[in-house]
Amino acid sequence: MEIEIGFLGLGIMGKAMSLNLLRHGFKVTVWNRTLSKCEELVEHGASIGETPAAVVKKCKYTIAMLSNPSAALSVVFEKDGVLEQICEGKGYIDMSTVGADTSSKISEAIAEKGGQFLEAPVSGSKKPAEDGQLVILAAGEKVLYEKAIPAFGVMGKKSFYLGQVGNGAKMKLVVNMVMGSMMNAFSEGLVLADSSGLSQQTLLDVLELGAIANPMFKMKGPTMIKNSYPPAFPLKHQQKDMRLALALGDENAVSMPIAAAANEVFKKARSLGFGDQDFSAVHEAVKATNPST
Ligand SMILES: NC(=O)C1=CN([C@@H]2O[C@H](COP(=O)(O)OP(=O)(O)OC[C@H]3O[C@@H](n4cnc5c(N)ncnc54)[C@H](OP(=O)(O)O)[C@@H]3O)[C@@H](O)[C@H]2O)C=CC1
Ligand SMILES: O=CC(=O)O
Repeated sequence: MEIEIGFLGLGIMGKAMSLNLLRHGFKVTVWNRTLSKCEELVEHGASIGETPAAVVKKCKYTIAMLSNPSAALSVVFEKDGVLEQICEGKGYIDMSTVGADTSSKISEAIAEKGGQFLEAPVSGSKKPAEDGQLVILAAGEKVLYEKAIPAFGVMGKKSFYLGQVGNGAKMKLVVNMVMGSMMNAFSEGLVLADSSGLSQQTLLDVLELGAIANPMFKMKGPTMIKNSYPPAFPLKHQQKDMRLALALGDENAVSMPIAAAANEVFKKARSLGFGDQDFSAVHEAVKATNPST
């Protein structure tokens, strides 16, 4: 993408992704609902757009990275939204994690205005976003995908083109359903080790050397055993992904008792006030059901 890129949503992920674009020489115009969050990006060379519509008016391509389906829809459909300025020759790339239905609604509305749409949710958290190491799961207009490759190359280590709109959203939800279930099993393992008189650190060392070693256990384990959950992937977003993945299972008559149980524990963690902490704070809900730990 040789032309100015718009970026809507400067949360944990959007900030890191837009900073990467700026660092690699892209011209970027940013917008965030809480406009003050744009200031740090301006220090790194970004311009500010006052509304999503103003960003789309200025930029040929606009990327969004928003919290959930209702945020993704409101930025497109509400007053001063993307739809007011999208038109032939412009592209909109939504990288938020949403369901296929949300993506399709946005895609259809943008196509009606003559614009192009790509969904491109990502796998990878705060650190991969900062390091330009995301895995990008794109689907929609192939022509727009090809135009986006230079920007995707800066934000990610690998991009997949998955075909029609909805396939990117579904792939992301399947991945995060597995991740949320794994996190619950991991937390139960830590609690079981502790309750049965084993060292949790030794459990981490054993897991790291065996067939189920993985970056998530390695990164989150040491902080979990210290009851510390600095937010990289907020728990409220992981629970949203479990909810959306379970809805996808519902649509396809796929029974997912493990994911359903994991979702209940994430809900419990939210009710205990851990929604804005990292999703590894589900450990607090697991511990709460095992009060001797
Ligand atoms: N964090 C992670 O590890 C990963 C997250 N994701 C997904 O990426 C997306 C963003 O995640 P993350 O950056 O962590 O989330 P954050 O909660 O840090 O940021 C959310 C962003 O959405 C904006 N927003 C929320 N509601 C609205 C609304 N109604 N209208 C307009 N803007 C709104 C927020 O604006 P404001 O600043 O004003 O609140 C903020 O810019 C989510 O879909 C998440 O599931 C995907 C992979 C990894
Ligand atoms: O969606 C979260 C992630 O780590 O990927």
